[in-house]
Amino acid sequence: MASINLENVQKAFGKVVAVDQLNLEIKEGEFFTFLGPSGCGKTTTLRMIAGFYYPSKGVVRFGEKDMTRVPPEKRNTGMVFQNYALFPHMTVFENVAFGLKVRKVASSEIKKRVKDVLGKVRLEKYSDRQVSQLSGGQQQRVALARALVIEPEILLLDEPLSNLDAKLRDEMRTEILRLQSDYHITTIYVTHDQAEALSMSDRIAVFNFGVCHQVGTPLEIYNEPANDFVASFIGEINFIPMKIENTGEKTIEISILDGTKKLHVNHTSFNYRKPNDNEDVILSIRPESIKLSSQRMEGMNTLEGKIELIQFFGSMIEVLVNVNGLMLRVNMLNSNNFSNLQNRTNVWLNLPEDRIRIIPKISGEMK
Ligand SMILES: Nc1ncnc2c1ncn2[C@@H]1O[C@H](COP(=O)(O)OP(=O)(O)OP(=O)(O)O)[C@@H](O)[C@H]1O
Repeated sequence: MASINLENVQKAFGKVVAVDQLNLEIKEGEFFTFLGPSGCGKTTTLRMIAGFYYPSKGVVRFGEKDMTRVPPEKRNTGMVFQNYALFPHMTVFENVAFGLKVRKVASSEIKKRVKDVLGKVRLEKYSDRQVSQLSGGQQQRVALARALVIEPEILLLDEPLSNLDAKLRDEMRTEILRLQSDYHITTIYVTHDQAEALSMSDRIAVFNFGVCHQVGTPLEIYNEPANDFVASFIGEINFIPMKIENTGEKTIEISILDGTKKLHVNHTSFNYRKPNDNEDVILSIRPESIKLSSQRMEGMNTLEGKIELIQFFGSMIEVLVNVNGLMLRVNMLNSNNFSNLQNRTNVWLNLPEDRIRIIPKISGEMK
């Protein structure tokens, strides 16, 4: 097992800077996820850790060891690729044994280790089957077994579930977490699927355009996003353009809707960071944090609006409310009494001040 440290890492392909000024510390035994949209630099970063690319600038360390220019076969990392990259004409046993043969491990030892790892991924019975005769999920297990059998210090998984259907993805998610906790191996998982990242990871790094915007636990990233890109990429969110009016010792007054409405927030709404002068900031609140009532509500942070749309999703109901032209999305659990809600009726919304986050606005375009 090893920790991984990236210091000021940059990777350029000609004029394209795929990854820039990246500083990351991945702890021993951690399940760490690189999350971001297509082309944001996740795979490039993973490949620099595997040794398939060398950084243009910066240092990669495993523990204290400088690995920046060490070739892949000397890194002791196991990698699972998006397309599995198995040898289709070989059997399951031969695929899994391949890395051990290359490392000149004795054949009795190979037999034992392959048998053990096939047991772990629940494929013992398929040892002699040709890989091309297996289902997608089974092939994924072979790819995992092949990465694990060499007993790597670090496991690298590049969108390993993207070729599987939704049900199998769920199953394999659990399987990967089970294996990771059995082996207690430092793992980096690349995905563009925020649900996968939130449900599996100890910590997540969120990337966009080659830049890492935030590193944190799933809860931190969801509840205290660093900016509007992170907030909108992970989960659903309402953005409200705003202006700071008065900053008091405990309460900050904010105006919205061209100054016609005032809201109050406290200092923790700023993720413990005061915005710089002239910094463009925006108010954000998750749809499940807004309280909705068909009865008139008075008091602080209460807004009156009209229902535009109600959508039923089984366990949850999503209500779109028009507040003087500002569309706010509210999510309610099915267990709440919503049967009296109807399109084009008036409702009252409460935005609890401790659920409001004021964050830097870095994207030109909002979701
Ligand atoms: N070998 C290469 N040569 C030139 N440009 C590259 C190369 N590899 C990646 N890039 C560019 O670097 C940027 C980051 O690519 P990368 O594959 O790391 O993104 P990603 O986040 O993994 O995307 P995806 O989820 O689509 O795999 C992209 O603009 C891509 O076009």
